[in-house]
Amino acid sequence: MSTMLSVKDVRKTYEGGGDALKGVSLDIPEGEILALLGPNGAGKTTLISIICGLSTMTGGSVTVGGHDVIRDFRAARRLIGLVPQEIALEPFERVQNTVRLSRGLFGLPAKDGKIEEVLRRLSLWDKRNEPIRSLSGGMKRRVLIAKALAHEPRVLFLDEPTAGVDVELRKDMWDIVRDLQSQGVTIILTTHYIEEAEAIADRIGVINKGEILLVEETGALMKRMGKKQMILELTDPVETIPEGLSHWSLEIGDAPNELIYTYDAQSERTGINRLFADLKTAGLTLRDLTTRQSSLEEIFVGLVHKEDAA
Ligand SMILES: Nc1ncnc2c1ncn2[C@@H]1O[C@H](COP(=O)(O)OP(=O)(O)OP(=O)(O)O)[C@@H](O)[C@H]1O
Repeated sequence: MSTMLSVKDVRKTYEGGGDALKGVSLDIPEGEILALLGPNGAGKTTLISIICGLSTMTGGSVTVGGHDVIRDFRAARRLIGLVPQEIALEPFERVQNTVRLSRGLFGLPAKDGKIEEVLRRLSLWDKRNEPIRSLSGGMKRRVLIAKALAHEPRVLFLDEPTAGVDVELRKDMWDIVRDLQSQGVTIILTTHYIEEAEAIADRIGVINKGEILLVEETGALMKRMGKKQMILELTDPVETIPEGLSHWSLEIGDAPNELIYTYDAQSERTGINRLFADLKTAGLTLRDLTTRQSSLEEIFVGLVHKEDAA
């Protein structure tokens, strides 16, 4: 698949501030959904602002659809739709007009069929003649997306699209994002909701203190970094780990008859039969067995903390 967005060694130093981006490089293929995860102040908004031409870079280069965002700003910007974090809409303007206006800003001819399609897709068609101020917060967020889609962009940036949005609307947003992807739109979203990244992103990028720590396919990341735990429920409680089991990474769980065995998700179940044999030799009897895999949240927290400690 061809590269839609290419970010090369982008640096940003704010005047009087520190380095917000310290040489970020990232290639995103056409039609991908990439989630950028990072704690507050990591540099997510700065990166998006630079790609969209709203902020200057101190160094590096960015191309969108092959167009350099500085030298060829108009062509690059024409391909981009941006859904900002903050709701900034004209309260007295009507829904359909505000979306139409956004298309006009790109110098494109009015295309009411397209505007209708966008409004219908976002369940805003019935509200098209209502003033923005009469809409709920969730509906306003939909209007922001409609505005960003009015000029038929090929790359869509969503900066915290579901912050403060209820669960139902969040799921709806995910459907909209997937739908856009099926039309070949490339999507980059920033989020604080790790389960959101896990649910919809093809790849996850983790950014911290202006540096990309990793960019990896979601499933592979979970598999590579995830730990699995096996909870061994015993018929009788134990006070300490028996001598014959000390070479296994076992801990006593919340209940005294629970042993927790932690192993790499990658290594599958190698050695587990031996563990069972050793349990038996130590005189322990199993009553039940459950497994759990660490969440992306645990992986993320581990990554960012490791980096902070370094
Ligand atoms: N206009 C500015 N002037 C000076 N420093 C800034 C400016 N904008 C952002 N910064 C600093 O740059 C760094 C990155 O900020 P940025 O807003 O890009 O982070 P973020 O990852 O989007 O955070 P959040 O998740 O809180 O939105 C932070 O240290 C921030 O304080």
